[in-house]
Amino acid sequence: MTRTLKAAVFGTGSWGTAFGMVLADAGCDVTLWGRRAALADAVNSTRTNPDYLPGVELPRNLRATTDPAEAADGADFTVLAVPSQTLRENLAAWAPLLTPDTVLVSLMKGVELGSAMRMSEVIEDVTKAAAERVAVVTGPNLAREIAARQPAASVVACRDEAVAQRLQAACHTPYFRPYTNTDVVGCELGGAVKNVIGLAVGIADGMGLGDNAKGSLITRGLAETTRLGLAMGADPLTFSGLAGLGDLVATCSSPLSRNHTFGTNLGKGMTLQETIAVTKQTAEGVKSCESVLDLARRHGVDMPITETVVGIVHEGTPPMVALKELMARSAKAER
Ligand SMILES: NC(=O)C1=CN([C@@H]2O[C@H](COP(=O)(O)OP(=O)(O)OC[C@H]3O[C@@H](n4cnc5c(N)ncnc54)[C@H](O)[C@@H]3O)[C@@H](O)[C@H]2O)C=CC1
Ligand SMILES: O=C(CO)COP(=O)(O)O
Repeated sequence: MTRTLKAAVFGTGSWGTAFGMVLADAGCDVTLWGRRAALADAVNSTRTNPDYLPGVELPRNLRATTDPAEAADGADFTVLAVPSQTLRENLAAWAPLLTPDTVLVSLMKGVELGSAMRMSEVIEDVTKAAAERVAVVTGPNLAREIAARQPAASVVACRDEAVAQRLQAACHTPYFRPYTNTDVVGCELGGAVKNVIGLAVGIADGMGLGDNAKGSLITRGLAETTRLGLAMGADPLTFSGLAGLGDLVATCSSPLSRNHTFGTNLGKGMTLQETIAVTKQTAEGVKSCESVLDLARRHGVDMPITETVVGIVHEGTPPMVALKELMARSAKAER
């Protein structure tokens, strides 16, 4: 008889909890770690996460704790689902507690400010784990839809295909269909940059621009993501897959996307501070637009949409001025 696999999920926000449900539904014993005792108690006593997934009944084989050692104990998979810019500091505290040989799994879609590292690189840097033991889950996976067990495909990326296959088996359910990929760089870039393009499309929606603008931003956004990916050694085909186009379409079409909604509020004329005040959850693109632009400059890649988003979000450029500048760029061939 095969042993029941154990998973630790660090982060009791919407995606940490929803992916914990997926793992539990697939048969794993899951322990969520969260900072707040009140939320961990609510998960254990009411079998719901009232703060992040109200109304969703959690599986019986999922529990929560505020003790990172208890969560980490014996975990076959250690899943990381905290905001990207907090990962390094949190993981440094958790690293001594981790089970040797556990597979470290990033759910995060961001790039670290300052170092411009992808999340798997931060994980390797902090834990000294080999890249073959670090995996990424990404794709069109809006947490609320997954928590409602609505169907979605996903990507499980790891340099070691066998490790990706183990994780794939551990999270495959009737409603969640993961595909493996060994292009970790491309998969992570797809996830991080789509948040920036999601902001751009949200801004356009908020300004009242039409579907032609949306289609143009999605397509040219994918073009600049692919350019960056090529410069960083990614497989260009990854960007036409779930981690690229798939996630971009879901994010840019859905009111459930925090990045899209954040952009819409900016496009409607809210200030950055007002928009931050009404945003209760992590919109990674707001910070990662700067680290993505940093990566682009380090690699000598032109990313005009990302640059425009940085201008609007961080430099106070009015959206209408930014739009005129983007449209007035020199004419060129599509490729
Ligand atoms: N929500 C979604 O639909 C999806 C989210 N993601 C990614 O997953 C990651 C996590 O996002 P969500 O769970 O949606 O965010 P969230 O905002 O719902 O939850 C974030 C969690 O991190 C905790 N947290 C905040 N600051 C912290 C700190 N300094 N130290 C420790 N914990 C802290 C919060 O208390 C909360 O439990 C992000 O990188 C996001 O891009 C990826 C796919 C889908
Ligand atoms: O990554 C996501 C869907 O795949 C969620 O997008 P937001 O972080 O914009 O909500």
